[in-house]
Amino acid sequence: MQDKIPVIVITGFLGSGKTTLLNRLLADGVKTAVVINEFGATPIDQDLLQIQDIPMTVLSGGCLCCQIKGALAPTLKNLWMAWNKTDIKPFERIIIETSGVANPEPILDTLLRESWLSKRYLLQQIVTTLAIPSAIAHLERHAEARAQMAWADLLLLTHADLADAAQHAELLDYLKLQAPATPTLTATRDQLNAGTLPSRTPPSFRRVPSGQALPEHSFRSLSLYMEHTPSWPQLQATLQTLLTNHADDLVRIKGVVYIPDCATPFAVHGVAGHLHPPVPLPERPNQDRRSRLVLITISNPEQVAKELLNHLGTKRDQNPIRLH
Ligand SMILES: Nc1nc2c(ncn2[C@@H]2O[C@H](COP(=O)(O)OP(=O)(O)OP(=O)(O)O)[C@@H](O)[C@H]2O)c(=O)[nH]1
Repeated sequence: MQDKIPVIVITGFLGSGKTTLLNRLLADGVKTAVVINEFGATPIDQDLLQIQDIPMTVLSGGCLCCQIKGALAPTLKNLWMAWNKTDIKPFERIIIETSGVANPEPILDTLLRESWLSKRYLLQQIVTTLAIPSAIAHLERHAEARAQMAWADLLLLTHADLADAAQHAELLDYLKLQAPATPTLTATRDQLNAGTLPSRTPPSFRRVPSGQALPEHSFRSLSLYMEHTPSWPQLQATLQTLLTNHADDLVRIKGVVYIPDCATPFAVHGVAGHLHPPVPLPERPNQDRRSRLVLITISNPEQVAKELLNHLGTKRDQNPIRLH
């Protein structure tokens, strides 16, 4: 049997910095295949990766822990076939980014207990990202966030630049009680690089997952394609209004938007009531130039969808919205 292929799993609640970490890890030059799972039906994360010419599988429209659980094993089997076919290996490791509402346990169950996979893959590290300003609220409110914390080999505390010292200390105290054996590391977006993460050797002891899913998610998503994107001030005002009006319900906005008169697309992120400044993305040849937005709500996507269209001044048939 050849060496096993190392797998890193990045998990963490919506908007806590998983894709940011993935981008930083990819920059270390190790040939990597990436598996990205997105809860929304419209994939966004793949466009946010700075490196594109890598083996990339996007599994969207549900979570790998439940709705599309069955997709992980065939994906990993296909990747192994590609890896095993030639002497020059197309990649040396796999990084799986889970959706922000995934319970990692069924994913780990597939990796560790599916015997064909466990002979060929080595689960090297499970990193859970926690955004300091919102982590405690998410951990208290969502069982998925607690499961992500519970399965972590490393808790990576992000968004330190948006938190004050008291919030940081409060989260560290909270984690000392809730996950006392798990190391924590604080790193801002700009400090993150592959060397930031401590030891990549898997722990000598791993709990065996029971393979059980949590009760069904209460999260819903809506995806919007826009043929005609409004100006940035209008879109910004719309999204910020929705984040403010639905502070308890609208947990995530992300998108790739083509703002009028700008050649390149922009990444748009809204998390925990806060709309981040748009970030320019490289132009990708042959890309569909319609703007795409995904909004994740806890309970009421129909109302959010209605308000979104009202604010944008468009009708549903002009900008089709998909709810799931
Ligand atoms: N200020 C600040 N922003 C950050 C930091 N880390 C990530 N972000 C921003 O937070 C937003 C969400 O980050 P992502 O990496 O997309 O989060 P995610 O966990 O992949 O999001 P989902 O896939 O939707 O769950 C983006 O705008 C990031 O640029 C940080 O340390 N500081």
